[in-house]
Amino acid sequence: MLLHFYKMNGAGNDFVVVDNRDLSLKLTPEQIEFICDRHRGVGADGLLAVEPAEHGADFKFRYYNADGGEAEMCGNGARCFGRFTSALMEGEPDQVTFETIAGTLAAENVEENVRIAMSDPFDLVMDTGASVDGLDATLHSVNTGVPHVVAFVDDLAATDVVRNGAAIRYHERFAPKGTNANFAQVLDPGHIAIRTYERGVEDETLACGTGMVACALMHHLNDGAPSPIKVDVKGGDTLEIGFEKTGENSFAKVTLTGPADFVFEGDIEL
Ligand SMILES: N[C@H](CCC[C@H](N)C(=O)O)C(=O)O
Repeated sequence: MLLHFYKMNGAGNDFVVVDNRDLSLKLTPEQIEFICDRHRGVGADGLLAVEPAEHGADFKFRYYNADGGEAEMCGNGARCFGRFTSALMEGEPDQVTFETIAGTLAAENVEENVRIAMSDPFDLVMDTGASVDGLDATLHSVNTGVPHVVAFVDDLAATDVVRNGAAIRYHERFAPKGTNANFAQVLDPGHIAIRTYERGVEDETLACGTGMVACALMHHLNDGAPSPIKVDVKGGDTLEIGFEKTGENSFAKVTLTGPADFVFEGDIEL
């Protein structure tokens, strides 16, 4: 079977996008893993599928990690999805809505960037009590559409993200679903740098949108930094996180703003 795909890049987090509005595609986890394989397939951190909406939004958003497993949400993927689906619509509207497992989201084209109105974070824990040998940091956790752990470190460049990230991702405290693992360094009040080990990629990625949100919210709770917070990512981009505080450890109106670029399109034999 020949599959037509589009390749997109969200701040270095890269995705294969397929238009499945007619629901003719029934990709298996093995096929998705092959498509995302950087040596044998197209190569990507994950796959986005456009499907018809079921509850009144413009589209339905499906996200699959590079290992072929479906995840609830993907922040960088949501920006790319918004950019891609806007181009599918009559008049290329600046706003698009789509249903995800984590809730119905809105994407808005903002000059060269895309802003996502994220689902409300939940299950926020300032100190999980978990620890990793050799990592001197408190492990915070929050679900920003997918589960995240956040550890603040003094030297991000010197942090072994793969070793420590895998230890957190597979830690019994976060079993059975596991978690993404983020390491953050405060550069200035309201400006952090982060690196992320992603569940389902099982490696460090160049950016993680839901991870940026998790780190920004923890920076606010730790240091009082007001909205918006700037986040530098491994791939070199700086993105912006907005939020409103609704309680001691609760937030709403969370936004993620950053790039979402079309790279190329092609066909792959499955
Ligand atoms: N790997 C994540 C999903 C993608 C998250 C990330 N790519 C983002 O931009 O939010 C998980 O399995 O929870």
